[in-house]
Amino acid sequence: ALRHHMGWERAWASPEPKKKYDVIIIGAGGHGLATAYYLGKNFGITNVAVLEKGWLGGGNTGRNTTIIRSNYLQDPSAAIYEKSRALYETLSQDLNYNIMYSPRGVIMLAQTEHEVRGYQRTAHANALQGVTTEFISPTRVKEIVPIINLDGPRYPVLGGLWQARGGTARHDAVAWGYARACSDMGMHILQKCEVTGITRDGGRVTGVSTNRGEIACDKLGVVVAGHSGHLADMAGFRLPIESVALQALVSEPIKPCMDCVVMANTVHGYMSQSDKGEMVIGGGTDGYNNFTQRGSFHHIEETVRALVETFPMVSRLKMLRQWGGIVDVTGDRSPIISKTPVDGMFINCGWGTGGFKAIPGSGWGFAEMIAKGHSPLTDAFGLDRFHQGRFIDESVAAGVAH
Ligand SMILES: Cc1cc2nc3c(=O)[nH]c(=O)nc-3n(C[C@H](O)[C@H](O)[C@H](O)COP(=O)(O)OP(=O)(O)OC[C@H]3O[C@@H](n4cnc5c(N)ncnc54)[C@H](O)[C@@H]3O)c2cc1C
Ligand SMILES: CSCC(=O)[O-]
Repeated sequence: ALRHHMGWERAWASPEPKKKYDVIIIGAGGHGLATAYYLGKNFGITNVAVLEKGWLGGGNTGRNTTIIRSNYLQDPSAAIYEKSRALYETLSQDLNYNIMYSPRGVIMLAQTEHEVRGYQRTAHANALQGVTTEFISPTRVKEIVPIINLDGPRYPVLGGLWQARGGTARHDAVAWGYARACSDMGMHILQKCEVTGITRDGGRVTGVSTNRGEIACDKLGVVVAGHSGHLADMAGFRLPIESVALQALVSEPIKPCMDCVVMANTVHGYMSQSDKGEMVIGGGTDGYNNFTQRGSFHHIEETVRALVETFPMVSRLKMLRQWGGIVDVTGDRSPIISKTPVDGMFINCGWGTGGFKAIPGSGWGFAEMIAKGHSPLTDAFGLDRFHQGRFIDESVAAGVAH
């Protein structure tokens, strides 16, 4: 009543499910919501439902450390990540929702000769791909990050791969902005609607079974990250991915001390400072497959120990909270955006530890694949690459130790 009296409206509707939609997207994370948005915006397909077992944005999209960059090595990767980074630049205007994109710059530290050569190679590849990065000296790293210790006894800083237009965004706002835009186009976002089965007629998808009843569709897009294996199993096929927890933690808020993002991949740690002043810190994935979404104490010790040589100030931080998300990791650290063995069913997964930065580009390309059967932005990431041995190896650029 107060909401109505004050003229406040909910940002998105919460309708009852219809019996049938043209397209169902399973998973109201960033990738699923962006896919629905670009189906409407780019192809006029709006008879769409996005089904979410929990609350929208409650998966990895609401649990990540928000790093955005496009400094990958392979041409297909550079294309989709740079498309995504470019869409992030104007996403607030596009959605009329402040997603707080902050192109504060991202450095991937080179702390071994291997990383020096690897990042110099990437900088040359990026120059050919139209992605603006450069390999910078230790002196330049220190100018950009004054709190850094260049002369660590184990891993001195030998340089870094710098992307000035990389940065961060507010992860919740990305999900909320896309959700509101989808709802404004008349799409149905059905939260607390868990898919428990995928129905087929011969080799073709016909709909889904959910805890809120049977819902039919002509086309189905599965975008459920760490749960992709479960959904594929419902449709009778398997995926070459492993699901594992990736953890992160934040410190108490402190005075501004770091205005870019730094990733120290050799020691398995990365850090940025949030607008509230918290140091946002992440490490490697758990060493075993699991479906947990909480933090574990040893990760605090491991990640802080990894960073303290390069950032001594970390040793004096008080940590505020920690958490985890279930990431879906492929063998070549590249996504799977693909048709499936079931006609009319498509899957978008395998983003692993690095899919937040890809949300707009992935949604753009996956929407085109669902609408037209293929997309130049995503065709290279088909499931068939694993049969063909055509890997898109991004184990260096993925950054996080897996
Ligand atoms: C700790 C951490 C830090 C990270 N840091 C970064 C970073 O700095 N930069 C970066 O680029 N990436 C980062 N990532 C990775 C990034 O968060 C993910 O790749 C990305 O958010 C995946 O988005 P998504 O929409 O595919 O998945 P999600 O946001 O996980 O959405 C999938 C949704 O599907 C729903 N679902 C699952 N099963 C069902 C079902 N049966 N029925 C209905 N709904 C279902 C889930 O509830 C979930 O909401 C990080 C991840 C973690 C966990
Ligand atoms: C969690 S790792 C962040 C990234 O991929 O840039």
